[in-house]
Amino acid sequence: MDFHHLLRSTLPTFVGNDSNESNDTTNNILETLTPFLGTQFNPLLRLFMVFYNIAGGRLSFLGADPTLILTAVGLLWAANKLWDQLSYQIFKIVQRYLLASIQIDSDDEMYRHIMKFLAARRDMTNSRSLTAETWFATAWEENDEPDLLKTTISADGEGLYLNFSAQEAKAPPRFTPAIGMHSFWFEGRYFILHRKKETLFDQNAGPWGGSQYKDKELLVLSCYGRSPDPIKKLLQHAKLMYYSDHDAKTCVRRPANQSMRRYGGRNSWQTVANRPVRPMKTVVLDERQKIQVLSDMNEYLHPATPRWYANRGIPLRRGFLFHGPPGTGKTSLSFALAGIFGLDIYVISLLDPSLTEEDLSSLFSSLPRRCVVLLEDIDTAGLARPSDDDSDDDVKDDKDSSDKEKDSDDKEKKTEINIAELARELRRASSSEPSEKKGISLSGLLNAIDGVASHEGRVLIMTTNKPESLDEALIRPGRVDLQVAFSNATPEQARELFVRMYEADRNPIKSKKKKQQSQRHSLLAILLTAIYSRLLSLYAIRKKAAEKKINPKQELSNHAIDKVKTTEKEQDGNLTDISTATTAVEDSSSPVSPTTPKGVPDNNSVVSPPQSEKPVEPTELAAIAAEFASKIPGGQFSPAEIQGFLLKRKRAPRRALEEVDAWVAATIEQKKSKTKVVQVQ
Ligand SMILES: Nc1ncnc2c1ncn2[C@@H]1O[C@H](COP(=O)(O)OP(=O)(O)OP(=O)(O)O)[C@@H](O)[C@H]1O
Repeated sequence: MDFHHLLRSTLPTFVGNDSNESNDTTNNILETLTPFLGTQFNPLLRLFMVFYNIAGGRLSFLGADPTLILTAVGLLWAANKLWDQLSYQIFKIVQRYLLASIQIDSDDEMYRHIMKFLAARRDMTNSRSLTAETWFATAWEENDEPDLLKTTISADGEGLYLNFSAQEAKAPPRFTPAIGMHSFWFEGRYFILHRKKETLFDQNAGPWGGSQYKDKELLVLSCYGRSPDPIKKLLQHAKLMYYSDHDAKTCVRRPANQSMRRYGGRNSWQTVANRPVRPMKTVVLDERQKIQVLSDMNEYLHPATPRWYANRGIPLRRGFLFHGPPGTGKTSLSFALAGIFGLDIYVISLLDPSLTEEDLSSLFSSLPRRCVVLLEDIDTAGLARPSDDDSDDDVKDDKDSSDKEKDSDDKEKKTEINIAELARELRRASSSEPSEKKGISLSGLLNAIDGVASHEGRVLIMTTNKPESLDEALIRPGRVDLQVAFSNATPEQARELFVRMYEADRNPIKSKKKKQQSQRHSLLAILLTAIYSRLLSLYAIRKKAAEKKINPKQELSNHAIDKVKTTEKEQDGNLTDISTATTAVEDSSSPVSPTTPKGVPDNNSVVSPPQSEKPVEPTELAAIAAEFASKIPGGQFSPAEIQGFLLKRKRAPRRALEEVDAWVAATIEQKKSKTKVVQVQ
């Protein structure tokens, strides 16, 4: 269509300035253009006409032809559109022939690695097009929280309590590149990042299996050249960076939600926590048992083991059964083992109502090469074999009834059969209800853990409080290779728990870098504090001297004597001042001195629990622990119970010793009477 011709035929020429004529032509233009553009453009067209009339009047006054100008504007607009199209096509050609790219799906773990990498890059976070994400720190993330001191509040004028009310507000968001094109340099190379969103039509994504549209994000990373190696290197770097603070962490995963599980692979699992590694020494257990489990697992995880198993045709699987009363350390040992071997832990609850047998199989088959799978409280999962049991019962009952038939008359026979049938029905009714709720049968579980399609290389740990109630098939050799018995604490274990509770905290999860940083900070703090207190004291002395008009040098020596006296008092434990507090932070081996993150009020400035005691020296601690252990009757209390008692006196080892007799007596009494209400806590 000839745009210029169209404009000429529809727009008024501004030869004469007749407003009526102009209005008529405006309506004509609208009538002409509306069929082309649609009625929704009417308001825009009207606005355009107003401007056209004003500008046209002026331009014609200046001697310019407005239709020509409009034609030029139209051409510019068309050229711009054309350039957009052209540049996109050029980019596609460049991308095809000159760029190497790698695509990353938002469902993949790699996506999180690269996002963390990008969020940490200054050139990316300074970009003008960003996406802000709320970022939640987990309880385990070492957070300096420098503003915490400012948020403490005074309670009844008695002291300071920590206050976290503004914590959420202060948590900074995370900034990542927004949807669109971005570019950045990494190790001297230019990378192009295209973050895009796609909407997919998923036939089974709806809550009840119905179809649904689903948004999915894609990252396309490109670099110039025909080899994708630089991108692979970048991805490897991002992965290393992601896991760099995981060194001392155990990653806990559990099955993802049902809709994600359908995609299989790594999507089947979701990370729920990254917990600090539990040191093996914090699990109080018979030393021989510990070493047995450790060496067994070490042997199994050895790189030469798969070949050894394969040569002998043995499936590469290892199963452990941890059994014992509640709170005796079964879960704790599982975590410590995962931590020691640097493995992720995959926790499955068989009581999850959404978990089907197919899910379980696919979960097991999408496990990584080496990992720990934890099936907790396997006895409560109700893994009965309903059909087998029923048929067995049926046979037995039928046999009983047929025996009876022989010995009784017809009437009695009928009564016996009815009673047997009734009993059977009742039993079936009571046993079928819970099993209907659970989706996993024993055979389903056995199939998943060692069926033909089952994954090899994992370590399976099952825990139970009632090993006798487990089906023999579940714990037969090959499925359970090592059983570890846990029991209530012996006096020696109680002693270990006591020492662990009150010994100095060495904060093992603190990285070397952070340690050095905190050392630098405390040195600086000591220096600044010393200068500040020196200035303060000089100022005070001068002020005093000015008041009393005495020799400042004499006052200085008096002050020094005072300071020595004060220090002596502090050593008696009666006083604490800021300089001693700083030294205590530096000396991490000082007894019972919990390390305080930078900026967090230490225990001297916030309200301490009642009867907080002065620190115990290691020798005294050993003596108190031995006495404490002698008061704990062996095999009667679980480590969890003892830990609970000690936790309530976490800064008072001497008080724990004083009160242990009363607690033991009250708890034994409570257990005897089977009441849930505790008298002494
Ligand atoms: N042997 C132990 N050594 C150190 N701590 C223990 C031990 N047993 C229990 N605890 C402590 O008691 C708490 C509960 O322990 P854990 O969950 O490991 O017990 P469990 O045997 O798995 O219990 P359940 O059978 O109820 O699941 C934890 O806080 C743990 O630190």
